[in-house]
Amino acid sequence: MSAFDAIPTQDPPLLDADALEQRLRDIGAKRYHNLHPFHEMLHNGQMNKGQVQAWALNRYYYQSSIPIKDAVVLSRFRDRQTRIAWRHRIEDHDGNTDSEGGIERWLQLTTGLGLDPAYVESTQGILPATRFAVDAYVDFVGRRSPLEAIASSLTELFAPSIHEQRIAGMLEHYDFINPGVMTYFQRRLEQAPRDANFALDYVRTHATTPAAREAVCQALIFKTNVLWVQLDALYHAYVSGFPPPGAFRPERL
Ligand SMILES: O=C(O)c1cc(C(=O)O)c2c(n1)C(=O)C(=O)c1cc(C(=O)O)[nH]c1-2
Repeated sequence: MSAFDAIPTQDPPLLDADALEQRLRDIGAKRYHNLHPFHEMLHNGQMNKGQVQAWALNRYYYQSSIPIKDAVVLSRFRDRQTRIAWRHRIEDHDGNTDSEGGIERWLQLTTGLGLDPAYVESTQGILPATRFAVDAYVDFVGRRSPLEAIASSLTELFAPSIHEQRIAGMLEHYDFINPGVMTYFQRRLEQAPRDANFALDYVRTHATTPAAREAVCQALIFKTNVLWVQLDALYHAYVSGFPPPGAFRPERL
């Protein structure tokens, strides 16, 4: 038996990568915010217009922070190829001089819901918890390893099904929602799978030690918490009816 016979024919990192992917999918199945009662109510037509306004207003802060977050992610990579692969995310949200991006599409939604765009863009009426959670996400990608920064975007693996559910559910149940104001989600149906697959391939390839794979899973758990606590805060304020001082107050609460 030569020394070469001892080399396994199956590539172990591939097996580890498959196991990692399975763990990530399990985390999503148990912790993604599609499971939150606020989303169930939103998608099943159980909210009034004021509650939908509150959701869209708060979610604007998340949307408008995503390109800032992605600029921080870019800044973590000396490797030009990774920057090239990541940078379209900024344009997807910010748009360009001659094309609209996701933030403008989100403002079409909030305007369609009757909110003044200047008020939405000011972010004055958002819940403190929204700001804390979203800022924590931006902070995370700046301070943790580049691998964890990429891994924290992996919630997008689970986004397309929630977007489909939301488009269908909100169009069916709310007379104040029409296809024109839902274009944001329609576009994400193409963008999110492409972005999520890049991030998944990246962590499969680069998380080559048990510690790195654990860090990837913890980054995804962190991000599911970022999403979940935003809905907890919305529920407390606008379903239970305890909006904190300074927060948006719909006419019909
Ligand atoms: O509607 C949703 O439930 C949802 C969730 C997520 C997510 O899982 O983080 C994103 C989005 N939408 C989204 O529209 C989006 O652009 C986005 C970017 C990112 C990210 O972490 O970089 N997540 C998400």
